[in-house]
Amino acid sequence: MDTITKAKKAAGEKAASLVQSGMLVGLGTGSTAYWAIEKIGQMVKEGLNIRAVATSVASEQQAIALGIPITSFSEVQQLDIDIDGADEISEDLQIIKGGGGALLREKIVAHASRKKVIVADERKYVRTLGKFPLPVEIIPFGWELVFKSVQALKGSPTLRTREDKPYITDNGNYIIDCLFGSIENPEQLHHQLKAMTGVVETGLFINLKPTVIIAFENGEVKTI
Ligand SMILES: O=C(CO)[C@H](O)[C@H](O)COP(=O)(O)O
Repeated sequence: MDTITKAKKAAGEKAASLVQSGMLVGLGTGSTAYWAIEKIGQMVKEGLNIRAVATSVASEQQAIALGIPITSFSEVQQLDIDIDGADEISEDLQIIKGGGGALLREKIVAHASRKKVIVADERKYVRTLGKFPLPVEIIPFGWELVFKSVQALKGSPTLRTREDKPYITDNGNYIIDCLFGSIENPEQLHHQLKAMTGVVETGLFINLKPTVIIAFENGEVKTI
C-alpha cells in the first residue's frame, strides 16, 4: 500500500472510531470515506449497532456488502454523525467536494448530521480554495446556458465526461468542473452559482463547522 493510501486509511479509520452503538451515520463517498466504511463494517460485525444513510449508490453498495444496515430519510430526520472526504479544505475550513460526483447527496447528508467529520490526506489541506476545479451539479436540459453563465462569471467550466459521454450523477444530472482561480469568497461564489437557473448544487461546502481529520504521509494523524 503506498503512503497516500495509508494516510487515507488512517484518516478513515480514525473517523470510524467516533461512531458508537445507537448512532445514525452518514456514509461519505470516495477513496478516503471508503476506509471509514470498511472499518465501520468491521465494527458492525463485532456488534456495533447502527443504521446508515449513504451518499452515493457506490457507498451504499459497499455498506450493504459489509452488512451495515441502511436506512433513508423516509425513516429518519437527523443523523448523529457524517463521515466524508473532501477535494480541498482551506485553512478556515471551507471545503470543495464533488470530485467523485456525489456532491448533492453529500451535502444533503452533511446538513442532516449533527456532527460532520471530514477525512482527508494532507494534500487536500490548502491555504485558499480554487486549485481543484469546483464541481457544480446541473440539470442536463439547457446545460450549455449554465456553461455560458459560468464563463460570464469569469469561470472556466468543463463538462465532466465518462467514456466520451456526459458523466451522469446518481441523480441523473450533469457536472461541470469550474476553475475560478483562487476563490477568495467561497460563500459569495456559491450564492452566485446557485442563483443560475439549472444549477442544482455546488461543491462548495460553506460554514459546515466540520471536525477535520487530516492524515500525513509520515503516519501522523491530526484532528482540526
Ligand atoms: O466529494 C467527494 C465525492 O463526491 C469525495 O469526498 C471527494 O472527491 C474526495 O474523494 P477522495 O477521498 O477519493 O479523494
